[in-house]
Amino acid sequence: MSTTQHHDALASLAAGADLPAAQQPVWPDAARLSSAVAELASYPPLVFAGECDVLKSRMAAAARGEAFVLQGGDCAETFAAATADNIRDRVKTILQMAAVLTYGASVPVVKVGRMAGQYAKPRSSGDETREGVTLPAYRGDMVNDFEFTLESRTPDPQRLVKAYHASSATLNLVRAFTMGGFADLRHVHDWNRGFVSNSANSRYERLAKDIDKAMKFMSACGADFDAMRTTEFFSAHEALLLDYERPLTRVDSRTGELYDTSGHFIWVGERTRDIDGAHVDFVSKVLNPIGVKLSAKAEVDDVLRLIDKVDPDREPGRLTFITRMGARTVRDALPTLVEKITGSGAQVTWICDPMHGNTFESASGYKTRDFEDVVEEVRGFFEVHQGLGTVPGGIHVELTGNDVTECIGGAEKILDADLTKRYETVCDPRLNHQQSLELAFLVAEMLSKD
Ligand SMILES: O=C[C@H](O)[C@H](O)COP(=O)(O)O
Ligand SMILES: C=C(OP(=O)(O)O)C(=O)O
Ligand SMILES: [Mn+2]
Repeated sequence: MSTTQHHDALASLAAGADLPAAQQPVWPDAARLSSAVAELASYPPLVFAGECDVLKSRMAAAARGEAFVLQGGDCAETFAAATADNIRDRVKTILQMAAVLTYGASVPVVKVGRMAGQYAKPRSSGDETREGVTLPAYRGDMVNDFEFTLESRTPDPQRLVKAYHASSATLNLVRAFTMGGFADLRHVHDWNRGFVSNSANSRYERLAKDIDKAMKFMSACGADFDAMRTTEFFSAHEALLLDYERPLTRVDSRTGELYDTSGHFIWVGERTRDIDGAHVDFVSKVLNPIGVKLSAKAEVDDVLRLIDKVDPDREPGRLTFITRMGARTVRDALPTLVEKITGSGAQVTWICDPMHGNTFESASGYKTRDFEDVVEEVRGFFEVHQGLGTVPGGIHVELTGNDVTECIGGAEKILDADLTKRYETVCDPRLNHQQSLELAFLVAEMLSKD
């Protein structure tokens, strides 16, 4: 790659810096911001461009129905919760879900953590008022602290650097777990057996027995289980804070092309997908696989323009639409969108986020979601795609490996009154370990019928 090529690639990125960017913090100190950005720019990439290309090929397979994508993790990661135990339990939950889904879908499951970079949040309101005191809203640990004091809520640019280090440590451990033997399919299968042995989960016993039989069959056929001790695992987050994403965008030495090396898959949220805004401009210039969230409000024409801008070459695996319409809306709003976009000749991967269209405030005042709604939106998503002959390519879920009480329902029958027991999220309510596995079993049933 020539110096001119390198220079041109970076210049094209800088050209977008003046575009309007929604949902950015107001940093109080420009000099401290510049020094944090320069520090980030000096650090090594977190992921390698070649890995992003591999994930793109996996996303392309999912668009064709030859793979199924599972994206999951916290709504908002926090520095304090980036501990070995938490990371292990989240990875374990995703691996357990993936094993069940692999059986249901009869295709490989592409495992993607909403991890190692999910530190910035868009908010409905720029500030928050408690008992007459108004302070800046919490925007993720990359920006400010959740504690409700002026000092904590004031954006601090050094947090961008901390987010890099927390992401680096998280990704390092995720790579160690998934490549070092923790992900061994035999362990994962044993964990899932433990899950169904709990009497609350007897509803899933049949499917679990079928999986058990399949494992025994594989073993009898001489399957090489030692080859299944490791697994591919990718990282993803919302590319929200451009002061973090831009300095981590690098020129790939192999090709001279730009990649955002903060994560393998990055997405643009429902609140920042303005076609003329800085976020869409940014993702259109990097070669990672890209996601865009779409609510029921998405207009077909806007979405078609988005495709032209982000995926002008109609490259398989490049663009994923993550639809989050709501359990009661998905059957009405999704068909036209999928039909028109498929009719335009675009080849995108469709993923269902059954969380963000189903949030409500409980009577006791907690932001929550009902497990039934989550399942119902996935069911609607499958029905719509089945009706149109298109491919439901995966699910995108806010979850944790911990036994929190943030979403109501599920086999443990979490009630509004239980939310107060272990409500630990700093943003949106997550499925706990048990609810996540239940969802996997239910989606596996839907997939096997599909
Ligand atoms: O995670 C998504 C958004 O950040 C979140 O739903 C916005 O929540 P808010 O309405 O509490 O700001
Ligand atoms: C902010 C999020 O989603 P959306 O953009 O779909 O609201 C999110 O995924 O946490
Ligand atoms: Mn969220």
